Amino acid sequence: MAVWVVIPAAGMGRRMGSETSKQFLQLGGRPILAHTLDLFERHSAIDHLVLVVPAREQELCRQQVVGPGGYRKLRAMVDGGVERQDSVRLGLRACLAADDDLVLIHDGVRPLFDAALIEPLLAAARETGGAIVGVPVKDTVKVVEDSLIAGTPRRDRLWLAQTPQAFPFAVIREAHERALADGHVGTDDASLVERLGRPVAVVRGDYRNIKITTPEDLILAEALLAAQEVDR
Ligand SMILES: Nc1ccn([C@@H]2O[C@H](COP(=O)(O)OP(=O)(O)OP(=O)(O)O)[C@@H](O)[C@H]2O)c(=O)n1
Ligand SMILES: C[C@](O)(CO)[C@H](O)COP(=O)(O)O
Repeated sequence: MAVWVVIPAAGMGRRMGSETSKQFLQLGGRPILAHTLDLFERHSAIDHLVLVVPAREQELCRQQVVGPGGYRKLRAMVDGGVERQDSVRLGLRACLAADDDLVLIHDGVRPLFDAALIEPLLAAARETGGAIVGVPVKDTVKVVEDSLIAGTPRRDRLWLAQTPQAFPFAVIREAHERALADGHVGTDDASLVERLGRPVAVVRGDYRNIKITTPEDLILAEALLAAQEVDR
């Protein structure tokens, strides 16, 4: 059974507000996306990588990310779609995977994921039929309507979904193709599997696995990366 990784990195980074898409911005002197690819290229449990990038930035990606590193496991680099979900689906279609191969889906802009969680995540995905990395919510969450609090959900059951999210290939392919057919758009891959009535496990992750979304996330990521280097 092989393990594939699909890396959606085809977003525009509107909330970052930079000219270059944020996955190509520098973190510790290298593109964010190169850090993310390294995590999986270096891990012995991973066999194949599929990268999804904006059509207009394929050449930039080849020159600045893929070219210098020369990723041995990279099987395909495909154009992304309008939404993250479209990009993941296009990445899945490029996987030459068997039905029971596992596929990890990981945001290109989460370069600080702790790769030690890959094995427990794969084990949970094999056992349950799907698993994601997540962390318990630390703040109190409010439901707000028209600037008024409409509810305060109990925090003890609330978790933040991160990536990677791992599934057997047949399951995640069906979940994505069904969502497309139904015109359903979800904000993560697990939610598409959940709507098929299938169980998805959560493996407790790490608060440092941030999604670099806004300019202050980049400052935080630089600090977290520097701390990682001191730890080594
Ligand atoms: N059409 C899209 C949108 C997002 N992504 C990827 O999905 C991940 C998470 O998305 P997000 O952080 O929201 O990135 P952007 O869509 O780029 O950001 P924004 O919403 O601010 O434009 C990123 O690696 C991003 O490149 C993608 O592959 N294709
Ligand atoms: C998949 C994800 O990273 C889990 O937290 C997140 O849902 C992506 O959301 P975005 O709004 O597309 O960044």
